Amino acid sequence: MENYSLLKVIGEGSFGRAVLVRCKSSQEHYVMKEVQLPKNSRREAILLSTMKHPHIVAFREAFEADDLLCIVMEYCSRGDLLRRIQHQKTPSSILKWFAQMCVGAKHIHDKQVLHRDLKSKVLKIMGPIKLGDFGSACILNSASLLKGLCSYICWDPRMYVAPEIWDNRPYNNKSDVWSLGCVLYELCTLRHPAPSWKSLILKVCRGAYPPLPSRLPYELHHLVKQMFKTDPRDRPSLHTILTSHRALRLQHQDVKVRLHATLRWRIPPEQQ
Ligand SMILES: Nc1ncnc2c1ncn2[C@@H]1O[C@H](COP(=O)(O)OP(=O)(O)OP(=O)(O)O)[C@@H](O)[C@H]1O
Repeated sequence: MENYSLLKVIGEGSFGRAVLVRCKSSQEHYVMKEVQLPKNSRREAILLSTMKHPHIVAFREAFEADDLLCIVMEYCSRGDLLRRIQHQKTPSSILKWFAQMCVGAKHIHDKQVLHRDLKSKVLKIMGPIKLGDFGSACILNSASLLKGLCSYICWDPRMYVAPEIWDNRPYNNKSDVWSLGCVLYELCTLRHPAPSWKSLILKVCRGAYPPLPSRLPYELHHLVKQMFKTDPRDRPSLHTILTSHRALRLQHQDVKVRLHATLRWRIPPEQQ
């Protein structure tokens, strides 16, 4: 704690507050999330520390002080997608942002982790989109069957939860795909697909949602339709989404090239 100067509280979450801090030695800004112990486990810090990716908020360190778990992470100075979603985007910028969030989420799925709380608020902006807030994430263990809202910790009023969870059926990485479908829908229409709980459960979760504006390209209509498949087995994985659409494929390749360049830069030449 003594390595950082506390600058201001930038928000309060259900598990504690988020504070903007400055590192005394480097003078760089970070966000320190203070999580009440033992209310929340150390899972968020552990999972975040294993994720190193250009589209995931970077972990710096975690430590315990005064019954609090302090998680220090990259400061995403441009806020979150929820705030930026107010303004209409062009189809190409929608696809660009969407590809970035899919690339970040695919990285965590490749590590057998489910985010379980994907929504426009956890998508931070730092130039590129970065996935944050791993407080509800869990490891997808093939031996265990994840099922129902009780084990699905997230309970978000903006309703990004997939139909299989409402129906108390087993869920997996495809439930994160549904949530990202909701974010894509919001980017396209500037509103959530369901105006109320009733319409979410009786309509959207049964495959009926207000159509996207006809001026948007077929690609976006098709993506939303696929991601809102009510049976998770019919819903594409993030790998399929990123490889079967040209615009998304290009973004995916671009991230891989940048990631490779960063790694090459970090690894001493004699070890490359
Ligand atoms: N790395 C970050 N960079 C910039 N702002 C952040 C960062 N992490 C969190 N914030 C902001 O701090 C506030 C609190 O975030 P936090 O993750 O603690 O809770 P929350 O997402 O608001 O709520 P909950 O965890 O209950 O869903 C939010 O406004 C969030 O956008």
